[in-house]
Amino acid sequence: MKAAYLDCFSGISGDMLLGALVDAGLDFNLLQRDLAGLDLDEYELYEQKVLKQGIRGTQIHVHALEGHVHRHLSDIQAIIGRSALPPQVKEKSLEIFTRLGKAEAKIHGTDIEQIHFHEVGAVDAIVDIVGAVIGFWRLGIERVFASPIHVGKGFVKAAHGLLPVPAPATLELLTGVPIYAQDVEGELATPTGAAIVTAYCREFGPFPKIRVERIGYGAGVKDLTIPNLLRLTIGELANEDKGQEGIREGEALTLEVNIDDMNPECYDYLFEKLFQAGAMDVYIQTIQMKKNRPAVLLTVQTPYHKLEEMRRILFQETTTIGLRVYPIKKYMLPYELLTVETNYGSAKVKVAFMEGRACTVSPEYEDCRRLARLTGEPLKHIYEEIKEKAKILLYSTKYPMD
Ligand SMILES: O=C([S-])c1cc(C(=O)S)c[n+]([C@@H]2O[C@H](COP(=O)(O)O)[C@@H](O)[C@H]2O)c1
Ligand code: NI
Repeated sequence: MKAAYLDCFSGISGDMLLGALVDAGLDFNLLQRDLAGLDLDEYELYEQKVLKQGIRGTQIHVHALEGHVHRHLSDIQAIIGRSALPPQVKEKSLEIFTRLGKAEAKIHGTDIEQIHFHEVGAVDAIVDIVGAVIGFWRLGIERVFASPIHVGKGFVKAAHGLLPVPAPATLELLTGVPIYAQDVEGELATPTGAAIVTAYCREFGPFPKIRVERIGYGAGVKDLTIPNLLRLTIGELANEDKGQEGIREGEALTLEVNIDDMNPECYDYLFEKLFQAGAMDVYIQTIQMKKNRPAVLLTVQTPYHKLEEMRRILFQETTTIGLRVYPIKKYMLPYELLTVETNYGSAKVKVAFMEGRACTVSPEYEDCRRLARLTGEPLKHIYEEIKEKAKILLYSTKYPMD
């Protein structure tokens, strides 16, 4: 599972997060193209490489051309709702705006629909929030961790006058989150940054066990006595951090095409390309189409961020001229790959867990085949032997079989 760790040693704001995502490999042009789906043309977006205490980072500037516009939550819901963004990006962006609105409403002692969002309703907050959601989606990040958050201290100038740091809405949003202040004067964590990080992250602490793949530094505007950067680390989460406590929920897409005129020899290559590009599953079923034509129903399961690639492969490598896409919800048991020693040789076994107990043990087919070829034993005997050895191994661990 792809995970991200946000190192908030200098706080977090919407533009710092956007900068960190771009610095970690989010394609800036693609981000601009995705944001163009918003039907908001009163802004310009710039990317700039800057140095903060000798560390190079990416600063994103949202230059508003619209002046100071007050928007209500319903205005923002309409902008995001009618946009050309994918449904999960819309949903997460709206969740973040609602959290922000609720926090502001509580601070001002008013109703969420009375809040006209002030600074946070301005175009830069929309770009920061929707841009960050696009970034996590495009980079395929499924789980987010963060450090305790350095919030800064002192006072900050806002529309109504001076506000204590952390700003009231920031502090409200960070309820339940470990925060701290040191000697650094100024506002390090903003309401937008706090709303985004708390919408994605439940775990605030040291680095989780991840295999580091990409690192990004997002720069803040001010020069501070510490590097004004948000550090984003992206990597594959190690097995034990997947958690053996229960069932994970996930979202994915199912792509379907009906094909009645393709050389069957091409399917093998098609499967290979789809799996190589990151498909989670690919399968075909025979169907009977109109005019009694025998045909094939090809199904591809893919993470959201791989949609464009899958679509391109399907149009390029099959004879179809159309495809169907459905969002799906997935429930997945956490699992581990164990290695067991048998009389025939060593083999891997996939063990799935539920409520702290091993509930399914599946020997890896490739290993069973290898051992069957090597020893001449029937594959089914090898399969059973591996399963038995895995059960014995599990009895001696804290995760016994049911
Ligand atoms: O103008 C208002 S009402 C206002 C309220 C608050 C509260 O915390 S309440 C905070 N602010 C400040 O606005 C800027 C912009 O924040 P972004 O999250 O959009 O970057 C920031 O300095 C807040 O502290 C304004
Ligand atoms: Ni206000």
